[in-house]
Amino acid sequence: MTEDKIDIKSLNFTELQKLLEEMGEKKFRAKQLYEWIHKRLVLSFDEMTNLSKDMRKKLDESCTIEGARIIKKQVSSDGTAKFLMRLSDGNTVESVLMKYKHGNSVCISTQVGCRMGCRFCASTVGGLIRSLKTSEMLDQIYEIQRTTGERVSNIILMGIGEPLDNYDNVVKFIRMISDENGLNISQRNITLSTCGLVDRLKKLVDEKLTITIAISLHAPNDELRREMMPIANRYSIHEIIDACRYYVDMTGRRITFEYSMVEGKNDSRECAMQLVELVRGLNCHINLIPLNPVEGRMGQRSKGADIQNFKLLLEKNHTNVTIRREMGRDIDAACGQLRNKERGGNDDESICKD
Ligand SMILES: C[S@@+](CC[C@H](N)C(=O)[O-])C[C@H]1O[C@@H](n2cnc3c(N)ncnc32)[C@H](O)[C@@H]1O
Ligand code: SF4
Repeated sequence: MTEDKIDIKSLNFTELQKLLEEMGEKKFRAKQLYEWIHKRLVLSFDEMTNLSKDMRKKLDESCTIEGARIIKKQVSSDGTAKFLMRLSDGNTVESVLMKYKHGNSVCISTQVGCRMGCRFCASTVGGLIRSLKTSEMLDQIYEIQRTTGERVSNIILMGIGEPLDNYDNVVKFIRMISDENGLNISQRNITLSTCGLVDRLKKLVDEKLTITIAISLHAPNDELRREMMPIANRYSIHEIIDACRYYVDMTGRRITFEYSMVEGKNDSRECAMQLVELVRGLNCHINLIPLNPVEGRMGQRSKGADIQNFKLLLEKNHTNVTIRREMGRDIDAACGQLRNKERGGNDDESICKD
């Protein structure tokens, strides 16, 4: 993105009004401009035909509307499409379009890389390069909607990166994508997945958003979690569960726990029973995810029978549980794999070693 120009797509409605005032333009133009950018999804100021030529010229000189552009697309036999998006500085991220009967979901990235270092994850190979701007998150949705013609109704913040490590831009993204002057996607249809940054999680609850929170738990005790996720050295499972209780109490909404099943690691009967005890009394749902093994990263996927037995044990003990339906298994399924392939899979030492 051109550094000296204003990143106009990252400005919310109020900020856009202020910008126009500063440019000597009428405030009411903000609605027109916001709609061109966030509803009609145009790629240039030239296309904004109800704005004067003079105003378009001024905007073009001082602002940029650039964002993410699709450079590669993989389509699975089940219709799931994975996109490699190029950002204006040449970095790349991944986004995925999944088609369901109830509508289209898009999974977006929130950072270029990730510094959390989870041992099984492809997104953290190479560490964190940078966080995404609000415009770059919006543009993943806009670009998919624009190029496929499919209307997006659900958003999942579960692509490359840790959303709560890019807190301000992510919260702004959620508010802007649900703005009635833009795509107006209901916050109830947005899910944010986090490895569990407890302080940020509590702060997020206080934002009074109506999104769904998913916690990447993956282990029922601290010892095992520390083996799988370095962040577990900073926050204990009990601190996470306390933050989840706060979330449920404050919002009345159910929380989701993601549990990636790794053969011989976290798929035992004992783990299932510990998990039951951990979440007892909490309004929650557990999503069992068969691991997508990543070359050079930790673990193999649990056997189908072990996943079923784990699920049965949870059910018998009155715990809400499902096995996540796998979408796009025949393409580079684990998040971050496509990007790694593209960049040659270089490892980096800047990741979290807590
Ligand atoms: C890529 S992360 C992004 C969101 C956030 N950073 C988090 O960890 O929740 C999304 C989800 O994918 C899971 N995941 C990462 N690598 C995986 C793999 N190889 N197989 C299955 N799930 C994986 C994560 O644990 C997390 O639940
Ligand atoms: S699972 Fe999430 S937090 Fe962990 S390394 Fe991957 S993207 Fe980062």
